[in-house]
Amino acid sequence: MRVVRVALTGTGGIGSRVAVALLERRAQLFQRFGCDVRLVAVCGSRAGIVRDDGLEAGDVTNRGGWIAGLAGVPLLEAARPDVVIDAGPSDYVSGGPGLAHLEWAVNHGAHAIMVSKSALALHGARLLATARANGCRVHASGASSAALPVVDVLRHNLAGAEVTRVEAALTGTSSFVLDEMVRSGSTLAEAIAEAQARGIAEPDPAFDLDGRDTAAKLVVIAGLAFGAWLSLDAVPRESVLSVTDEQLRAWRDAGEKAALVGVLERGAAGYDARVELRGYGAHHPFCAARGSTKALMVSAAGFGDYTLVGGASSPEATVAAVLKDVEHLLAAL
Ligand SMILES: NC(=O)C1=CN([C@@H]2O[C@H](COP(=O)(O)OP(=O)(O)OC[C@H]3O[C@@H](n4cnc5c(N)ncnc54)[C@H](OP(=O)(O)O)[C@@H]3O)[C@@H](O)[C@H]2O)C=CC1
Ligand SMILES: N[C@@H](CC=O)C(=O)O
Repeated sequence: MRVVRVALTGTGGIGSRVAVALLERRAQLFQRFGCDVRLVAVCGSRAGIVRDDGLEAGDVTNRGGWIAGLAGVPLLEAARPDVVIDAGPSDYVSGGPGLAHLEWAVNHGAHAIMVSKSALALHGARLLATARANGCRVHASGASSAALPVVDVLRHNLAGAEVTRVEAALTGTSSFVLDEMVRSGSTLAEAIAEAQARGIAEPDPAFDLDGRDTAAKLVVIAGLAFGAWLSLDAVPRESVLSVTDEQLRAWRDAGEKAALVGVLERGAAGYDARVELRGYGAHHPFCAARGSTKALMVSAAGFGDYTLVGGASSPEATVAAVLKDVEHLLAAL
């Protein structure tokens, strides 16, 4: 029987849930794909654990058996996994710890599932070129919009189509905060606190609100779906943090849904990206999106226009998206 060895780097709010969910799905994966998907290593920032015959949920949730210093690349060297799942922090200056983890994977013939975004958003072109050269697959639902399957729709359902425009609400926290302020009259601080309590905000919620999270997701989406790796710094951004009381009142009075959306447009020279604040009237499909619910509109030559509303941000939804990536990966092995 084929054994598929999985290492998970980052065991915080998302990573620890991914580990437990993967272990719970082990029998189902065996039935569906005929292989033993074995979680052999997990780590946080400073310690980790490797076990060749497979970890159990208790090894992940109780760090008593973890070894100090066995984290990151040393953990991957010790575990030699077939698949690396990275759920560590995103850092848009250094690339985050996920950069070294993804580099290790694509240079050692391992497949990768990225939940953290910064490695791909900053260095996606180089990493994907190495992955291709070494026969490694890179999935990144968690890093691109989690439960809203944007890359899947663009890459698989619209395979070969000329996609001329993508407009999408990709950051659940900014949608949630705007909704709370416009529809419920919450203050910015109250709305942010609630998004944090729901486990959907980035450690610094300014990343969600000032458009950097949406811009990073746009870069990952354009790169994975179209092979167009845009410069993150060059994506113009509007910010929820600069919305005025007058603007909030105007959206409320007009009955509009406010959203921070990412737009990709195909021009003569390739794809352009931007992040902008928009109000959607009652008849626009995005107006139905409530709270952290995401939304996608795609225009593709020959196919026409599509709208998809759903995939609200939540830790559970992100975990479900990571397991979907696992299924896609196993189906292709
Ligand atoms: N929350 C959400 O809804 C979503 C989050 N994401 C992305 O998922 C990632 C994780 O989010 P979340 O779980 O909420 O974040 P947390 O802050 O809860 O967890 C981060 C984890 O990363 C670990 N870590 C930090 N540095 C390193 C390192 N050098 N090597 C290995 N592990 C490290 C931390 O370790 P330690 O435990 O030791 O501190 C911690 O376990 C982020 O990149 C985020 O952008 C993506 C989609 C949705
Ligand atoms: N902070 C993000 C979480 C995942 O990317 C969001 O609000 O959607």
